[in-house]
Amino acid sequence: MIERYHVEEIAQVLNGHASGRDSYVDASWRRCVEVYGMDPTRNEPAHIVTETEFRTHREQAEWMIGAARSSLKTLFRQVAGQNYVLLLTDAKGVCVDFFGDDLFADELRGAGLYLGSNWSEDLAGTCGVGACIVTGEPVTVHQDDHFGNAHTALSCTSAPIYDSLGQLAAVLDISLLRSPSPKSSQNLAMSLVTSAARRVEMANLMAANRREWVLRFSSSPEFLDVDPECAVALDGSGRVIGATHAATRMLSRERQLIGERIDGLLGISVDDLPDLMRDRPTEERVVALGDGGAVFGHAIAPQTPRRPPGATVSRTSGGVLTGLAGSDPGMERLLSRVERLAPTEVPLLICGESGSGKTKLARAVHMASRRGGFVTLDCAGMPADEMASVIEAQPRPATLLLRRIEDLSEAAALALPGLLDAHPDLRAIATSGLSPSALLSHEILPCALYHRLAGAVFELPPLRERQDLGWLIERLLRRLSGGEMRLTPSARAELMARDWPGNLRELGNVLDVACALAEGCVIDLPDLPEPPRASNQEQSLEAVLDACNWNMARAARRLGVNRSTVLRRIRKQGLRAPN
Ligand SMILES: Nc1ncnc2c1ncn2[C@@H]1O[C@H](COP(=O)(O)OP(=O)(O)OP(=O)(O)O)[C@@H](O)[C@H]1O
Repeated sequence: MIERYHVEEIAQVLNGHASGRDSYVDASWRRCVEVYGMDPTRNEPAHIVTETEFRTHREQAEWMIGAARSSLKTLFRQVAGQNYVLLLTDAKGVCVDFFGDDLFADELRGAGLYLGSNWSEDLAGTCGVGACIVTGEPVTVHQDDHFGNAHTALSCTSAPIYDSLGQLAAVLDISLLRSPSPKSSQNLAMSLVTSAARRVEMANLMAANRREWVLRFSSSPEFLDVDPECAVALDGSGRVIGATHAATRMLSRERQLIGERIDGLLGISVDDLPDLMRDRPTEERVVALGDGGAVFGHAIAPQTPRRPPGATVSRTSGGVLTGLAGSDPGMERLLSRVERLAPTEVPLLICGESGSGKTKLARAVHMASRRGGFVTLDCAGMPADEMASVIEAQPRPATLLLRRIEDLSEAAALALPGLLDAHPDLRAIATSGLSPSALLSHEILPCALYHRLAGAVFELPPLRERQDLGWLIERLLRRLSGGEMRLTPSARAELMARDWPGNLRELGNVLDVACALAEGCVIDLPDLPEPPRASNQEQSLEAVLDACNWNMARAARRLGVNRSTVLRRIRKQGLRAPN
């Protein structure tokens, strides 16, 4: 009786009536009759390929089987108690890997839920794997959604697995020999199988691109580092060389993503990737999408073997350093020296006002050096024993960034040289808001420590002295708005005329606010936040320091605050001791 209803229903669909089932079922039924010439009354058994054919299919899918195995095992553990079987088929629909209960092996083999069965739609009729291959989408083909009467007891939920170039590579299928009647009973199976397929794509992309940048995305910060939604692999110039299917959807809405540049897609370039690495707080790793939305990003640096000593970093090897400045002769000179020192072991001291880009430069040096780990220590308030345990815990070789070295406590300053000597495979990069001469002459750092850290010294200019302010404005704006926003000439002139005591950090914040306040895509003068005004207290700090000959301890006593507060205010105001 059921068979007769089933055949009649298929006939109705062929006559142009919708069945009320999922549209991919109706479409597949029509293909079965009109394209493959199938007859729904025939009870076709499962199609099993020959032993030789099976070996060929399996050999060709070996890489995918390897990438998928651990996800499949996890998935099988989750569902084994409910009598599900798992099939991994290749892109032609042939089952090349299988997880099921051996107790039911004969029954499963008879139903085609076994190694070597061929579930392509033109052979098996409407079925999960076949419909998934044709549509490229996850599907559930439940009971009498199947075309042939032989399969109407089964429920099959299938999700596509794409390779990193966007080609369908495999189908992951989870099936039941006998299932409860409502199709909605398989919603959980659908969610499990699509998540597993996503993880297989992710594992495959990561394994194939160990020597490239990988940028992973998640809409929720909690899952960014542990279970991201999608990812792209980028070459050194920021071009997409691989992507998971979900990333293609998110970034290019199904258009070709391979070969696109990341700055065109996201308004960030390869130079910005170090800012999206794991040691940054997740909430700071926000990436703007072209459609106005935003996601969290996690950049994973290329894992290349260490460069032989003396080898230089090619300027085209990723542009991590060259992307830090436009045409400012001082910065260009500085970056070309930094570039030569990046792959060496020389410890670096980077000085400059707060917000001038010291941390960013240190990270870029690390990236260009292609060392393993990167660890940041904020020196203010860091007890010596904590510093020691963080350093001890680092896998090496690594770069150790010591931020605001002038804030190191006396005990930590005494302990640091010994720690560095004990770990020669840690390359130290220290940053300071004070000038090198202030660090030395005011005994802020013990002389021995200063020379231990200052193998080469770089002084980043404050933004008001840079000649590439226009370039930086454009670059930051592109990064913040994904290339959507532009400035009116008067807003641009106003930004070019400002002093920028907070340097690049202040510029970034001002543009951020302006993008939020602007109506539409144009930022005009009223959208710019007011520049900060110097208070009397700020003016008097410099006077007090001058009067105390820049002796911090004396200035602190005179102002009635402690030494670190004086240092903090000096940094905040961008004051510099006269040389
Ligand atoms: N060359 C650059 N191009 C674009 N943005 C930059 C550049 N350099 C720094 N920035 C941005 O400016 C902000 C401040 O940079 P960074 O943290 O490196 O400054 P800093 O000198 O280390 O500051 P502090 O001394 O206060 O820690 C960051 O948001 C950073 O991403």
